[in-house]
Amino acid sequence: MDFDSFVLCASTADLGAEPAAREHADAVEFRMDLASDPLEALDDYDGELPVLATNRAGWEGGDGGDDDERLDALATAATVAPVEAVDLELASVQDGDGRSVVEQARGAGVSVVVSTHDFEGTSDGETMATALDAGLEHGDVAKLAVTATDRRSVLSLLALTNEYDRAGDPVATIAMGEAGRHSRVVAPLYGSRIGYAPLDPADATAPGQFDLATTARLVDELSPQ
Ligand SMILES: O=C1C[C@@](O)(C(=O)O)C[C@@H](O)[C@@H]1O
Repeated sequence: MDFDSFVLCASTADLGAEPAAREHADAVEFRMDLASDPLEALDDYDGELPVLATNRAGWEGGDGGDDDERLDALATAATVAPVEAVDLELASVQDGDGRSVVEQARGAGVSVVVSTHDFEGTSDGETMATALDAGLEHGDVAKLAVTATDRRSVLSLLALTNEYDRAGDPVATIAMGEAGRHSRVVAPLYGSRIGYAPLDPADATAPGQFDLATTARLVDELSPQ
């Protein structure tokens, strides 16, 4: 998967929802950790949109169980044809356990998104930059999702996003939560390369998401023609 420009992902635990996502999404983010038999679902997948596979750890806001099994399943997913990118937590890469997933993905020509989530707040610029730099060291895209409690934290995230984009470094940034909601459609203007949205707001995979059709419309309306 190519992240040269913004990629809007329909985030879902159900690959059967892909036809409904086609009109608005560029890819499907398959939340393996929220699905009941994710590898079987991937084998059966015959949709048109490419898949970004995420098997989010319990310790990073997801529902992935045993870490070895979680990472093994993600490595297997990287070998299944429709999977064109995998998402791996920076902490998994740094502690070494996720390295084999990166290698497997690279061997299969699959892109790697290295992500960091902060569900508590927004760190200072330097700390956020450290996470992005580390993500870029291992992945094709470094993703940082923070929790905004006020507009200022969103501004610092957007400013950082713009710096990386101007330097040609692909990052994806998101300010989760109510105060950061607008970042989901504004960050692409500052160079964020990936957005996430559920088809139905009831199936949101993170705080503050707009539904897919709304995200697509707002991103489209805001982007320079
Ligand atoms: O990491 C991310 C970003 C996200 O947390 C969001 O805030 O939209 C949604 C998750 O599904 C995805 O894996």
